Amino acid sequence: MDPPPKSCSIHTRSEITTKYEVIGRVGSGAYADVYHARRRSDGAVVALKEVHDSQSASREIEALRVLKGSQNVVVLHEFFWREDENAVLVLEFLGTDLATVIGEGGFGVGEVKRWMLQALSAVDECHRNLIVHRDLKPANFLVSDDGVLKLADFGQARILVESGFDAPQEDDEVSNSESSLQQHPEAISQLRNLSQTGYENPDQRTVSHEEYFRVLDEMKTKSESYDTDRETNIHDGNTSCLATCTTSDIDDELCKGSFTYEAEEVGGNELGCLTSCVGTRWFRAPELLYGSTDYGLEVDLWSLGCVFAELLTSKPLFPGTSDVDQLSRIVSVLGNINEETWPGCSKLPDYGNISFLKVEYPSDLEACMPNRTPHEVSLVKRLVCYDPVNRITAMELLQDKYFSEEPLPVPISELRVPLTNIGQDQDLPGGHNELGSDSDLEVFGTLNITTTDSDLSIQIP
Ligand SMILES: Nc1ncnc2c1ncn2[C@@H]1O[C@H](COP(=O)(O)OP(=O)(O)OP(=O)(O)O)[C@@H](O)[C@H]1O
Repeated sequence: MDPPPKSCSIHTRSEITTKYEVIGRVGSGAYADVYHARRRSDGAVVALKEVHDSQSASREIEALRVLKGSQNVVVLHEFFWREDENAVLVLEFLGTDLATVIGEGGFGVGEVKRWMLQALSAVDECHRNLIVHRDLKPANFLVSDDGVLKLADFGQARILVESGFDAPQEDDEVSNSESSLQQHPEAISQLRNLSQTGYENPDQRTVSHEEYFRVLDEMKTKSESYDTDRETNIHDGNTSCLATCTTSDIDDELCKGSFTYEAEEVGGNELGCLTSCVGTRWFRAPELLYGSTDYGLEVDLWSLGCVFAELLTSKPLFPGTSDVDQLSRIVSVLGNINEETWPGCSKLPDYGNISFLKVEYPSDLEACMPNRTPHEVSLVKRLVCYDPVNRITAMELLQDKYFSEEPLPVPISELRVPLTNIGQDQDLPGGHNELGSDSDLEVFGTLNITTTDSDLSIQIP
């Protein structure tokens, strides 16, 4: 895959700099550079996300427009996107993320519960709108200074039904006025109704796991666009995910023999299937690791289980060093993957290519979370399980008595959030480069960025 093109156009695009004062860069990901900025009209602090990949930008914009108004999803204020330019998303600014919060460690149970509830609510919002995020991990749950958690980084997200997404046209400069979305109304309203029933009647809930997935299955069948995405403008692109592994890649004796694991991205051909090469490895569901291109919202539920485990232990649950090592770690804890433990697994594209020595005594999730209660471990188990249909939904988990029994979740205002000075002070020349970046800007070293109301200059030492 070619490296994504980079530019520093954000500093020179007058449509942006007349409205926003760029203060410094706060971070970079595979496809984006994110800057801290201030809206000139009212001084509001925002994040400007310059996305170097148009597919990733389309996905993020579309998902955030659908999720507008969701309490635990980052707010997209507006975006700029002209032909031949990178998309620049104007997002609400959040000073830290759950990975940093977890790094501080030492939570009480009430704090763990409040973080979990917020993460669940974010994922539930996505899933009720049939949006699969596909890259859930602690670093993508951003956190405001006052403890509100917001899911971000929707660059890999997909909407699993026809969305009617209108890609920006030539010469379009679009702000987020009214979305032209025409969602699949039937599916969305069915899921919303189910979900509301669940919220309103926690004790006599009529919504079962089976029912939720029955509706999803119906929609999968009904919607021609599901999985193959034939009708949308969004495709997985022609990237390829190729992992060639031999036993030398891993030092785990579970993995036998020498083999090649290839999970080809098929989005580049006309099939437009989902790609298995999504998400950050440690949080990647086993069906993805086995190359599935026919998966659903459940991949997020696996990732969520890994995030919960990390919240409970302050350690990553499966920190694999390669895709095969990742699977091998999972197998050593959960046991062998076969038709008995996961009906249908043998049909996964790479099932025959990757095999492990039989694990007689899997260590089980209890061993990974030694100081946690059986109830806490059971919650993780209900998410981190092989067969995707057995994974509990976010909606169901929100109703679990874990969250309504003592010790109760602490109020958001009592959550301890690591101090950040981003978003409060500032004129920080060069921004917060300690977060790491591969941006072209970095080759120039520290930048001195000077702005006035009408001008912006970048001095390269
Ligand atoms: N709204 C925001 N407020 C503050 N910081 C943000 C915001 N959005 C993103 N960031 C920071 O910018 C960095 C890169 O953002 P992001 O992860 O969204 O980019 P990406 O290229 O899509 O990432 P990835 O490589 O994980 O796909 C992250 O470190 C994140 O903490």
